[in-house]
Amino acid sequence: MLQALLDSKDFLALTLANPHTFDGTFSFKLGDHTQVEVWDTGVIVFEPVHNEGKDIVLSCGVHGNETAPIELCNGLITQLLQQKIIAKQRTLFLIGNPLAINNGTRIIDENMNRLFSGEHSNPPGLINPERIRAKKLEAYVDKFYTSVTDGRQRIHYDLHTAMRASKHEKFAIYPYRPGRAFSGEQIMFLAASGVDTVLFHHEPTTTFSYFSSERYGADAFTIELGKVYPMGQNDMTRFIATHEMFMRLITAKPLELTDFDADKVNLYQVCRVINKHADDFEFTFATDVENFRSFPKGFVLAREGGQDIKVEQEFESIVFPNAKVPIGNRTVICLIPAVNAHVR
Ligand SMILES: O=C(O)CCC(=O)N[C@@H](CCC(=O)O)C(=O)O
Ligand SMILES: [Zn+2]
Repeated sequence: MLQALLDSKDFLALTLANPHTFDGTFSFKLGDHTQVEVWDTGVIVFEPVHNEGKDIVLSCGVHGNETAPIELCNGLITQLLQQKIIAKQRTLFLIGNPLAINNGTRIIDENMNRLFSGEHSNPPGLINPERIRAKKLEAYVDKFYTSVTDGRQRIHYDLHTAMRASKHEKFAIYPYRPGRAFSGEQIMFLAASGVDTVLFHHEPTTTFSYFSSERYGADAFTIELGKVYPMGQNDMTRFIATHEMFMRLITAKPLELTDFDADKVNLYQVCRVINKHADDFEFTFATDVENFRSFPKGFVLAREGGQDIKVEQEFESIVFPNAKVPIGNRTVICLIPAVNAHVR
């Protein structure tokens, strides 16, 4: 019955019509080339009969109001279902938070992108829609990566859009990966996809991309594809390069990447993350200040509990400032240029 609904080839519509879960799983074949498995609402796997050795996860809608990546992924899913393109790599699509997408909001109860690496069960017994879903998403990623032999390349692009405009419209967060060099090839893939700016994170986090990177050794990134707009109001022409490169990746077409060149991208190092400790936390700058705005040493960025929080480095650029987060959460990421990043 659910499978019949997919006759329209619109997996997002099927997902949003069943936002909690599907009653069972189903699978079917596309021609003689691809097995399709639907593991849950928003969870679809394309399993080529012959694949080229990459296991690719594309996730979107972990934040329900970040719609451009959802439209982008659904477009790719539809093209695959219509056999307009044929997967040559194993590919798992995850539509993260269908309840929040239906609600048109970032979250229902809690920020899902702070609930990975087991944080969904901390403290035990605290249950909400995001905790339930984050735990399931972890299990689907685990099943996808571990159901095949080792030695394959694991990739996870967790796609988002940002609340504010950014000096660099599209950028990626490279999760902390001690002991593993950053991949120049991945950075050039991102650049070819229109994502010309990368932030190297400096510590473990509880984000989805860190989970796949740390637990499965995946080349994983949180990717910000621009500013957030309501469903249907995205200018999809801004994603032509991203769509093209994701399509080439999935279909194993030549990526035609140039060698890593630090001059072709903007590389930043996270120097610190400022967390919220009190309800009176406030930024000194206007709400429309864009991501990557740089402030000089000594500038008072924020105030909290009667204390000034000042810029410590010569200059620091700010990303994702948000004073309205729960106590204990990140209010802003501060960046300096990355000069000595170990890229290979
Ligand atoms: O625009 C904003 O303030 C937030 C956009 C967003 O959702 N960003 C991700 C980044 C995750 C990471 O640091 O890897 C998030 O906050 O979850
Ligand atoms: Zn997001």
